Amino acid sequence: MIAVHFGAGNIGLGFIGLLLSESGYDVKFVDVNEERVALINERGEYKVTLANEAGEDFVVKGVSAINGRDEEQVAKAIAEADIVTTAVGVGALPYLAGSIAKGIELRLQAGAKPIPFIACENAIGGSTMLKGHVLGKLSPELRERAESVASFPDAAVDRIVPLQQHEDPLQVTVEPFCEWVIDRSALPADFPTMQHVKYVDKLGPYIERKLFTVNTGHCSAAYLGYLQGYETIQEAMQDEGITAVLGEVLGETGQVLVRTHGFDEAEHGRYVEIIMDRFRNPYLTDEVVRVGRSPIRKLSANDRLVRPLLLAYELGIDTPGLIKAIAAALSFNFAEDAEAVEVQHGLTENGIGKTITHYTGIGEEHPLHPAIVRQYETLHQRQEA
Ligand SMILES: NC(=O)c1ccc[n+]([C@@H]2O[C@H](COP(=O)([O-])OP(=O)(O)OC[C@H]3O[C@@H](n4cnc5c(N)ncnc54)[C@H](O)[C@@H]3O)[C@@H](O)[C@H]2O)c1
Ligand SMILES: O=P(O)(O)OC[C@@H](O)[C@@H](O)[C@H](O)[C@H](O)CO
Repeated sequence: MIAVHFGAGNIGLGFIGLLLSESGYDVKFVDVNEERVALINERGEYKVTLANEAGEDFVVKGVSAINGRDEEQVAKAIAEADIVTTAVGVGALPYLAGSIAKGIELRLQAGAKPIPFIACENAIGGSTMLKGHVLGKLSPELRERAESVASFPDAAVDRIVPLQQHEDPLQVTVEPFCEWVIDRSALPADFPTMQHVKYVDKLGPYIERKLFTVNTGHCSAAYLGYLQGYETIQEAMQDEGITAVLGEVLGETGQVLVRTHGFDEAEHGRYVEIIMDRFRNPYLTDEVVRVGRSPIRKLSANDRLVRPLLLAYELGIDTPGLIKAIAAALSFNFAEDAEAVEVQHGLTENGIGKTITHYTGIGEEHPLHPAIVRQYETLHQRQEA
């Protein structure tokens, strides 16, 4: 069986590639990093190390790679694949659409069986977004027939994989925990079950639980930690002021999740505790600037900060913690992050009120808007003092 996986980065190598290989797939990575592609082809294997006391190693064998800019080769690989997955970042999904559409066209010509295309990104409806980009590249006639060879099940993926510090550019250290949840209703009939994957009939509750707990908590620790001058999540988690805000934030998103999806409160409390322990993992060095990366994406209306904030508002839940996290996100002035630079420019040019509306979609008339402005101003008065 052949898997084509877009993105030979941290999650691609350290999570999805590893699990696909354990389920019997030969993994063909597609990446735009030419050096990485060449090295994977030269070696045909790479090492994954667990971030725990034992530090166990897994060697993933039988791997190869294709340059993502070679659309013809990528399409040919897709024509022969049994599954296609991605972990490139949600913003890069449009750039995969051309070669995927060509691969679908080849499958249609060959009368090939249907296969799933699964976006393993941190977003609600990632595969559905990919589907939209791909269908946009097909003619109306092919678009109608595409469903006979391709389906796009949404998924939630969870494993903390920090920026790597190994001499070997292909070695990845990953946390031991991992969770890959796939919407089974969109899988082709008789699709072989993969090891370590949880199949569900409705993905909504799982992706929201993951995004609004792991990722909301993670970016809150990152933005608050950055403001305090910490370099890693592990350092930020030692700060009682930060963990107190994290407690507020995850209490608020927890109430939203319990009330919206009916999760058991006590069980959700245990889920949160496990996540806090994962953030503290002393065998990981996870930089706050990685976790806080792309603040425009993280501040957008459907993502980990604003969506739970607005859901909480509708449910009448107070959100002092989420408001602190959003004010900290707006203050993330890391000069090497293009989105952070853009937000800071917006603040200088247009002021806090308009900047909030521009990036979060929360209008000045919304009762939460002045609360975010006040929190942002308090934060900056405190910093200047
Ligand atoms: N690292 C984590 O802890 C983690 C956990 C769960 C989910 N995710 C999600 O997984 C995705 C990838 O994150 P990551 O941490 O592995 O990032 P990464 O930067 O380590 O890897 C992304 C890879 O995609 C490649 N890429 C970018 N554009 C491409 C294109 N057009 N075609 C082919 N390859 C392309 C890059 O060269 C890079 O190798 C993101 O959506 C992220 O939110 C990350
Ligand atoms: O990948 P992002 O930028 O959406 O979020 C940064 C981290 O929170 C994220 O990568 C986590 O490590 C991961 O989602 C854990 O499963």
